[in-house]
Amino acid sequence: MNIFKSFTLEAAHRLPNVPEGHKCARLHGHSFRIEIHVEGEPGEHTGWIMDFSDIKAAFQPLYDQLDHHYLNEVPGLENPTSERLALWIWDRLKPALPLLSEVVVHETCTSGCRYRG
Ligand SMILES: Nc1nc2c(c(=O)[nH]1)N=C([C@H](O)[C@H](O)COP(=O)(O)OP(=O)(O)OP(=O)(O)O)CN2
Ligand SMILES: [Zn+2]
Repeated sequence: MNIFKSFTLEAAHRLPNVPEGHKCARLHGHSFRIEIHVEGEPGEHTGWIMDFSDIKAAFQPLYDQLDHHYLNEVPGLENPTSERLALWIWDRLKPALPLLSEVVVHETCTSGCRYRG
């Protein structure tokens, strides 16, 4: 079974390695929506895999590094594509959240990345 918690964060970025004239080379911002998925079996007594608030607590330190920041200045996110952001979150969150099964980055309403490690 899979549970998830969604977060919205505001951040600016530009993509430094796109072809000349690409719109994403220019500084712009997104309301990124991040989904953190956890996989496991619900406990017999608790009825849950884990408390949603524990997912939130595990993600909070990363959220604080991303929300209202210029992503290109965050160490490890010099080229902040959706793919790089999903990886960045996975690498830093997995040690604190061993049941982590998927990170989904919605960069816009129509674009994003799904990473399962
Ligand atoms: N594979 C990737 N492609 C693109 C990324 C990315 O991270 N990975 N990022 C961008 C831009 O940052 C852009 O902000 C989002 O792209 P796009 O979906 O093209 O944005 P639009 O909202 O303008 O899309 P429309 O649906 O055409 O309006 C670009 N590519
Ligand atoms: Zn963008």
